[in-house]
Order: sequence, then C-alpha cells, then structure tokens
Amino acid sequence: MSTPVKKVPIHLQSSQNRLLIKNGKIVNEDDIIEEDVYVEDGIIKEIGRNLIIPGGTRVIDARGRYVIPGGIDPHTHFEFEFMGTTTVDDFYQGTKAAIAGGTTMIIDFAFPKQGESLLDAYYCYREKADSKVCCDYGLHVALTSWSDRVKEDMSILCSQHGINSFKTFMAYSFMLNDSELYSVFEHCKNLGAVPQVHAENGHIISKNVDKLLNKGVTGPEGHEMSRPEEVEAEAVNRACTIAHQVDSPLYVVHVMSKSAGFAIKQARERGVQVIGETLVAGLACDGSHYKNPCYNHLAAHVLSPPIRPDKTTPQFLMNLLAQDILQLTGSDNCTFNKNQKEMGAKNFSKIPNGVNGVEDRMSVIWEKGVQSGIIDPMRFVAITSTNAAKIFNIFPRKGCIAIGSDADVVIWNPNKTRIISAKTHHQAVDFNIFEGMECHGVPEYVIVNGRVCVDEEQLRAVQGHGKFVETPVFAPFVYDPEKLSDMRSAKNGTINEIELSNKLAKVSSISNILMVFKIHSLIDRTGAEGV
Ligand SMILES: NC(=O)NCCC(=O)O
Ligand SMILES: [Zn+2]
Ligand SMILES: [Zn+2]
Repeated sequence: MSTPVKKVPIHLQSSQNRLLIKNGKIVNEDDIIEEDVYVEDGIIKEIGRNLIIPGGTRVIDARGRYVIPGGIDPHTHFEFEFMGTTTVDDFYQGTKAAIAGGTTMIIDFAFPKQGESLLDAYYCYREKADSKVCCDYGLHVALTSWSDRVKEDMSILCSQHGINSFKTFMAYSFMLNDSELYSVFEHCKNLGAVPQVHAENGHIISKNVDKLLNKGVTGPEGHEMSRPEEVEAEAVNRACTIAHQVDSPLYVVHVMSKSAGFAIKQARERGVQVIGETLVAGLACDGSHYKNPCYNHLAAHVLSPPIRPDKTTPQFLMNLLAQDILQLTGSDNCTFNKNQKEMGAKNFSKIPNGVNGVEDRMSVIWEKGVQSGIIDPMRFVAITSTNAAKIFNIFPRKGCIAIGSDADVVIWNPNKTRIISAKTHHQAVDFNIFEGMECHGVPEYVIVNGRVCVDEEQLRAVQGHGKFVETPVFAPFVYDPEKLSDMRSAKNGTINEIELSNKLAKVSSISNILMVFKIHSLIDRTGAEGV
C-alpha cells in the first residue's frame, strides 16, 4: 500500500520560492530608490515598478519601510574554545539570533587548538557549523603560530577552501612577534588574502597584569587598567608599519579607542592600506558600567580591547565610520555565561574575554548612527553589510539589493522601537550588555536566501538553511584601489558637523619612541575624501 502524499497548500509552496516586496525604499550604499523587489528561488530576479510576476507569489507591503541588504557580521566566535571554556552561543543559536536582528551572514574564525594544523581547524569548524547554521557563513582562519607548515596550509586554504583572511594576534599567549607578523603579512599579500590583526601590546599587558595583581587589584576593573588605550594604539601603529614595509593591506579588528582610531587615520594618510573594523560594544557602551559594584555585571563587560571609560569614545568611533576612517562594524560576539565569567572571580586575567552583539548590532548601530543623525541609511548599509561583502570578496552576491544577488533582504521599520533585554533576546547567553537600551529600527521581515525567516517580527529561522560561502582571494576592494574608487560611492553619509576639539593622544612605540598625534577636527566631510 502506498503512503498517501501530503500536499502542501499551493499558497504556502509558492511563498517559499517567490516573493514580491512592494512599495518600500530600497537602500544600497550609494542610493535610495522606491522600487519593488521580486525574489525567486533565493535570488533577486527583478527590481522595478509594475513588475509582471507569476500568480501565487507572496506579496509583502513594505510601505514606509526601508528594504536593505541583510547585515553581514564579519566577526563572531560561535562554539569557540577560549580561555579554558567554550562560548555558549553555538552555530545554531548564534545564527538564529543574528537573523532575529537583521543579520543574514556571519563570518566566524576557525581557531586551531594547540598543536592542530590550520587545515584541521578549518575542517573542524566546517563540521561544527555546516549542519547548524540558519544563515550563510564564511570563515577567517586564526594564526596562533608561524612555521613553514602554517605557510603552506594558508596557501591551500586560499586555493582550495574559500578562505581569504587570516587573523593574527599581538596579544594573548599565542601572539606573534614583529618578525612573524612581517612574514605573515608578506605571505598574505602574495596570496591575495587579507591579514587581520588583534592589535594590543601583549608584553605590556602581561607586565601590567602582574603589577596590578601584586598590588591586590584582582577584580574585573583590573582588566581595563591593564590595557589602557595607548597599549592598543601602539600595536595598531606597529602593525600598520609592518604592513607598509611589505606593501600589504591590513585589517585591524575591533578598534575600541580614540587613540587606535587616530593611529588608523594617520596610517591611511601616509598611504598604508589599512581597513578598520569597530564593534557595536564600542559604539554603544561607555565606562559608566565600570562604576557598578557587582562582579557579574563588570565581568560580563570584559572583552579585549576593553570598553573605554571615556564617555565620548562611542560617538567618536561612529564619527570615524561616518568619515570612512573606519569601514565596517562587527559584534565580536563571544559569549560566556555568569558561571564561566566567575572563573576570574579571584583574578581578572582569568575572566573569559567576550560579549554579545550579533543580535543587536543592526538596531544599536541604527540608533547610535542614523537615529542620532551622524550617518544616513546608505552609510548604515555600507558599514553593516556592503563593505564586509567587498572586503571579503563576495560583493555583489552579498551586500546589496541588485538583480542576481542572493535574496538576503531586510524590511526595516525605522519608526518602530524595541527595548533590548536578555529576557527577550534569542541568544544563549544570560546577560546583554545593551540591556534596557531603546532602539529605533526594527527588522520586521528578514529574508535569508529567499526564505522569510522573520515574518512580521516572528522568528522562523531554520537550522541548516545556511551554507558555507567561499571567499575568493584578491578582492578588488582590497587589492585594486583603482577599481575600488570606481566601486566606492562618493556618498559617505550625511553627518552632523560635530566639532571634536583637538586632543592629544600619546602613542608610545615598542622602541620607546614617543609619538604625539594631534587629533584634528576629524569631522570635516570634505576632508574625508583623501583619507
Ligand atoms: N575580543 C574578545 O574579548 N574576545 C574574543 C577573542 C578576540 O577577538 O580577541
Ligand atoms: Zn581579537
Ligand atoms: Zn574576536
């Protein structure tokens, strides 16, 4: 006897494959147009008015909404074994939360365990992620040592496995020295890959940690005290110098301070091809939480480089994004629960480093950037999606609303608000560093490869719906500045004339050269062209 075939009602069948988004304002990095978007089989097939579409197509009315490319978070750590424990957001929960907030692709880091080869680390991450991801994902690979074997594996990863970026460290026990960084950057340049750097001076930090612990400073406040911003800026400057010597591009991850941002500005002015990423944590959180007497509250905010005590830093970083001195934003989502953070109860240097952000990045940046008048919706799209797609060489497949692009689309209501809370977020972590923040900008629909995964604000993410996306080498954005200038929009966003007073940032180099950088009035839009 044959099993009766269950028939899916026709309207449900077609809504999986065909979708018309009507009456919205399409925002790309360089323009805003009022046209409809037709999606079929996961791809944007048509853009225009009065489109002729097949019967049975689901229609979403986006009147009064923006239709934007899904966010690309270039910096997450799901299922990451770090500092003696593992992050609580795995590839399922992490990507589900990403989608809830309007992010439709993440790029994580394949991290080799001690003694593990880069290739094995890559296979291990593919194994962990492939069956779990609800949205597409890519991988950077972390370099925790340097050898001929590492060099060879980098070449294989680029030529055979769709990897085009490698993260190096100037801090933590696995940091590389200057000579190793020189070799890595040079090799990346030959491969057409993007060398990334975690820029903090690890030697100074470890001296400071010892000194603080000896003085009896054991609480979480010691974390920030051991890594002041000049320690970040010195490393940024040194990494830029090394990259310049070998003529390689450089991507500085998680820029968290004014001094580091300024070091990037200076490097770009002297011709270093440096790309700067900042974090939603740095754009929204200031040092006010350092006054909180609760260990758990403080420990929950510990990440590296740290959130700066200076209250003006978040807006300063947003201004750098408006100016194109920084190009993109990540979350560095690296989440540990209360009991894991308690590993550092007697010694701040043992607090697992990391915070949340993958879910809230889009709304928080909209609130702090667009709602506050520092950037316009086009620049928002550039710093949350398009630039990541360009840097990691998946543009225009991702990062824009265009015919032929993947249908990763968000229908964004700029007038709705929501209040962020750990009680309502979709992440596994038990704390939210943006707790209580009211944000304008709500993703009412999130379409992931053509599938409606947030539907009228209801999350319907599907485990395994995402795929690994290869990132090819020699991204034009990074390696071909001429093509880049054609590709790059002249519009860098409308920004308020926020006068930043001249400030002095002291940056000391490892060789005891004291450089004093004068921070110019950074917010001069016309002056930004030459940055
Ligand atoms: N940033 C942080 O504190 N944790 C994640 C690891 C890293 O990105 O350095
Ligand atoms: Zn890092
Ligand atoms: Zn990170």
